[in-house]
Amino acid sequence: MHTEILKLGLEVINTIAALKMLLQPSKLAKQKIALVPTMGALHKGHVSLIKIAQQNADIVVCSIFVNPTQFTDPKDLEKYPRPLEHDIEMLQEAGCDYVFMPSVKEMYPVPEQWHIDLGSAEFVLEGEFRKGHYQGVTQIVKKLFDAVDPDLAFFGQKDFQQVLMIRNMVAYFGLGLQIISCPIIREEDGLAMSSRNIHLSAADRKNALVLSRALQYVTDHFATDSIDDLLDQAKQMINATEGVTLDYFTIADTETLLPECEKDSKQLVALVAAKVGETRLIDNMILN
Ligand SMILES: Nc1ncnc2c1ncn2[C@@H]1O[C@H](COP(=O)(O)OP(=O)(O)OP(=O)(O)O)[C@@H](O)[C@H]1O
Ligand SMILES: CC(C)(CO)[C@@H](O)C(=O)[O-]
Ligand code: BAL
Repeated sequence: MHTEILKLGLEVINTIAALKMLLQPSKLAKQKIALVPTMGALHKGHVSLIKIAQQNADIVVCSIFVNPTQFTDPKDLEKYPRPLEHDIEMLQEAGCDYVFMPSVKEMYPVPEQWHIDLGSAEFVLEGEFRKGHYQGVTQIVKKLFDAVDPDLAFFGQKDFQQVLMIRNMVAYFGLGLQIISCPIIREEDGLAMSSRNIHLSAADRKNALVLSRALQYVTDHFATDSIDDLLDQAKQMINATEGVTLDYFTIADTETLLPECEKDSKQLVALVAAKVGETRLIDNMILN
């Protein structure tokens, strides 16, 4: 048995064959199919993606798959949260149509090589600190696109560089689907929601706030202060916070992700990554 219909209509699917079979009538009826790829441990950020997908498509498929090929730290993979029952309840409540939860064997039946040209932005920021990460991300997202054949796919702006890399992968293969970037959902105090927040101790949780505060400082002072001053101030705020180790804080061009020293007509984004206690978090804000 590869599918299970649960109350409130959510259907849980574990194989690509079952998924294709179930989606076939929708495809024949020319319904718009949306995919929301996730690694589970769902929170309100994920639910917001499902809701935006529902507004833009007839059928919404959410995938939950903790993809081994994008993890560069085996401990990070091992401790990645997997609260499956909670996730299914959240998807039922959100009115999602299908959840695709394949095994590793289903997605990677045989060992395979994957390397595609994602452009120079692959190697900066997350790509520098998690070498090979975006090869793994694009490898699994291409497999998910092949399995679902969606008209649209929804991703969070929280993983800013990821959206760019996925757009580059779509261009590389000439895929005819739309990639939609959705706003970052935050806790009331500003912390970006993230599955990894669950690992934060009470002290880490308080210290983690400096990331969104530093980004907000840069946003609030962007019109008046120089980029150098903004970066100095933001880095000082973060470095002065106990238990927080900065990987990067940068103001970059939204297209190339290269650092920018001047404010000109380009769109700029402030991006941060830091370890808070043992937990590595990322966040960003678009500046103009
Ligand atoms: N706070 C958020 N607001 C909006 N979208 C989000 C948020 N957090 C994650 N997403 C998006 O949800 C999708 C699935 O992400 P994922 O399952 O890795 O969750 P996550 O919270 O980013 O976990 P992680 O701890 O791995 O960063 C991605 O497109 C991601 O950008
Ligand atoms: C897009 C994704 C589901 C691919 O594994 C993952 O990188 C994520 O959750 O952002
Ligand atoms: N949302 C990003 C997935 C990862 O950290 O691997």
